[in-house]
Amino acid sequence: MNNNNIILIGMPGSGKSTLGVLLAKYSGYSFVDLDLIITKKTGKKLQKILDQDGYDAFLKIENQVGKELDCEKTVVATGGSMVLSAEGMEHLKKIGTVVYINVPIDEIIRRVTNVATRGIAFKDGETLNDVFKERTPLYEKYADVTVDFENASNLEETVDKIMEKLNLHK
Ligand SMILES: Nc1ncnc2c1ncn2[C@@H]1O[C@H](COP(=O)(O)OP(=O)(O)OP(=O)(O)O)[C@@H](O)[C@H]1O
Ligand SMILES: O=C(O)C1=C[C@@H](O)[C@@H](O)[C@H](O)C1
Ligand SMILES: [Mg+2]
Repeated sequence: MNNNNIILIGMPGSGKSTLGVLLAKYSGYSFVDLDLIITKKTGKKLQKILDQDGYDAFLKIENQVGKELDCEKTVVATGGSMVLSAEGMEHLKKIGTVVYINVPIDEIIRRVTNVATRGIAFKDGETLNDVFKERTPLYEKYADVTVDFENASNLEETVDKIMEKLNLHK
């Protein structure tokens, strides 16, 4: 049932939203950011959902948004915690090619300067390092394609690398 979608997964700060919109632009695809669907659906910022309703409630909403997504020829930027929802990921894998944007944790830490307000689904006391260790096996499990990035790089060159890997240069 692959609807010719590109599903971007990866750590917070790996570039799913930033690269995703450029990837859509250069490949003629549409673009959707699941975080924006969550905020629209709830009327709340991501961090507010986590603060007010809690971790489990956030993941439940994210799972539902992932399960309900209906699109084609679209680049989908998921939230960093999407891989924690098996049902949502099962559906996303059915409707598209899952691309893991693999960025080293030290680069993630350098980029993510708004840890407390970004809406990262931390369990009590967790750090970005803990999240990286917990999720990396899940990113690898769900990935159809993995694109490795060593550190900060030119956005266009990064998008070009993803397009090469997905054979989108036509
Ligand atoms: N290839 C790159 N090189 C350098 N900086 C980058 C690159 N990709 C993204 N960034 C920067 O990293 C930060 C996070 O990017 P972005 O918001 O796209 O991450 P994300 O994967 O969508 O995170 P989240 O899961 O939290 O939504 C932004 O400041 C962005 O400009
Ligand atoms: O990695 C995470 O747990 C998340 C990061 C946020 O930016 C959002 O993508 C979402 O709230 C979850
Ligand atoms: Mg994002």
